[in-house]
Amino acid sequence: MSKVLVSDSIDQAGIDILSQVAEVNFNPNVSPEELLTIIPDYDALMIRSGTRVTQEVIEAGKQLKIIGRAGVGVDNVDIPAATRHGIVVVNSPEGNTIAAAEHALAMMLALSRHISDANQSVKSNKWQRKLFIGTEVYKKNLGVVGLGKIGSHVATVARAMGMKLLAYDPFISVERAEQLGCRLVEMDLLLRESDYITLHIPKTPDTTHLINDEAIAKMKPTARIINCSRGGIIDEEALAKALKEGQIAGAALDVYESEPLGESPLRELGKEIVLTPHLGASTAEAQVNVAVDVAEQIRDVLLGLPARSAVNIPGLSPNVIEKLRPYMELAETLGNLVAQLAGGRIELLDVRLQGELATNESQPLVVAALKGLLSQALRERVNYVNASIEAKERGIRVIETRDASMRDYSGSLHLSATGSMGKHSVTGALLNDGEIHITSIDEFPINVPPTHYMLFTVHRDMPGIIGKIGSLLGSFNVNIASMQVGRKIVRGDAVMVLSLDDPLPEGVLTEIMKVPGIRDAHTVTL
Ligand SMILES: NC(=O)c1ccc[n+]([C@@H]2O[C@H](COP(=O)([O-])OP(=O)(O)OC[C@H]3O[C@@H](n4cnc5c(N)ncnc54)[C@H](O)[C@@H]3O)[C@@H](O)[C@H]2O)c1
Ligand SMILES: O=C(O)[C@H](O)COP(=O)(O)O
Repeated sequence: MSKVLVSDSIDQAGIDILSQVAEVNFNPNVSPEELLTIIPDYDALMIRSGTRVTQEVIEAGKQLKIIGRAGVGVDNVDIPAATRHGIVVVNSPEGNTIAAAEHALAMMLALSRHISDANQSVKSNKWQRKLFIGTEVYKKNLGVVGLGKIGSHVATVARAMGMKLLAYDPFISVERAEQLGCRLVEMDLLLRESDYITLHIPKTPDTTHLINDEAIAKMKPTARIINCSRGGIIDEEALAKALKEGQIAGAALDVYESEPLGESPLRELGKEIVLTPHLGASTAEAQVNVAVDVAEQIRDVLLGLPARSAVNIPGLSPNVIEKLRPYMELAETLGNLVAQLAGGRIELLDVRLQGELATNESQPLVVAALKGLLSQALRERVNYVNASIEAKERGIRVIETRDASMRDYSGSLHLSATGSMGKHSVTGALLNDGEIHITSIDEFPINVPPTHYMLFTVHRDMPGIIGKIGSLLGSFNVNIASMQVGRKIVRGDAVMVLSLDDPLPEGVLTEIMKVPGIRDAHTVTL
């Protein structure tokens, strides 16, 4: 039975799902040192933002197949290391969207009306009404930085509260911003015109310290900033100084450069700052959502099924998976076949997606073809996660072309591999019953389903040659299950494809090559 380690606090609903297929160990207090010693025993690791999954952890996790992040941000996971080791990383991109958006809105209102300090004051037996005069958000400019899932919900609610919206997001269209009632502007303008600024972006090299001394200098003295996205997007030292000196009016932070927040000048500030301990996703509803979403994906991957929100396998959204699932096996089989026909070291793989496969959504088929191609060398070490990286590291160039006009079958895949021993190509399609068929070899038309043991020859199309091969195999006690010949012209060159019930004994291929008229022969095991 598989073993799953849950190293952060996760809702029971997730644990229940995992327990259906695995032994689950719930250890939310595991130290980094202990994690390193116990991880070799586990097939899956389920985390939130509290566990740092470093390269060291990944290297120690010899059995790890999947890391599931019950939440959005995966910046606590070394994704490149996981990818190199073929470990799929999944998250829950939408499970806590509403929770995080509502927290940002709550922080904006709490900051405007000094809720936190006023509460403290009443609880310490005071009644200080004048001290806590607030400001309204109605008709104020809200600058939303990052108009993704959370930013969009914040914008929708803020608009309903009568705020005027500006947004900065270089990756969304003017139309999308307009739909949300936002004026899409440059960051500089957003900084200068906003009364409130709310950050909803990932932490990347581009966004680290996006809010620094220089950015703060552009803000209104009455401006307030809210960060419920990621620590490190605001330079905390610059912010603390700006608040202390009254350069801006306030800040509300849920996330920090280093968590838990240690010694910090932010703690010394008064009612101009509101601090929460990374609570954006901490609602009962969001915790059930993310736990169930991620546990289901871990369960599926442990059962050999694809995950719907893998962050290190490109393009595998749930509907794409459903559509491509039968073609993934086709691509993998053809990759494996062409690698065996080409033999030797492969330098170039040309993948042509034809007919209805000629769309951008079919990109995972290229990865599947590479997985098949590399399975000859790497066996089970290669998977959908690391196939592209492994190919790159081996210097295999991949060319991807699309040809929607090719309509022999509704969708077909043509692979051609060039390597140290020449060039070979195969085409395959799914026939109506969903069965994989090889539809050409080295551009010769054929129509055969792949089988475990196969023999491919190229020969002169002349009388007697097929019989000779049949007798030769018979003399070695190899039973032929089916045979097909493909040719372009009569008495030109032809390919012969034989499905065999038995593997070819050693030395038979050399004998086949001696048959007059045979130009080339390959055995293939699929
Ligand atoms: N505080 C919490 O507990 C909590 C909870 C959930 C999510 N988050 C964080 O909130 C952030 C937003 O999450 P989301 O689900 O909305 O993500 P999302 O991917 O839906 O949206 C992010 C948006 O940021 C934009 N963006 C990327 N780089 C940008 C840049 N340099 N400048 C401006 N915009 C840029 C993208 O185009 C995208 O529209 C993430 O950092 C996530 O980790 C925090
Ligand atoms: O990225 C996220 O989903 C949030 O930061 C939530 O983090 P948490 O799961 O540790 O609360």
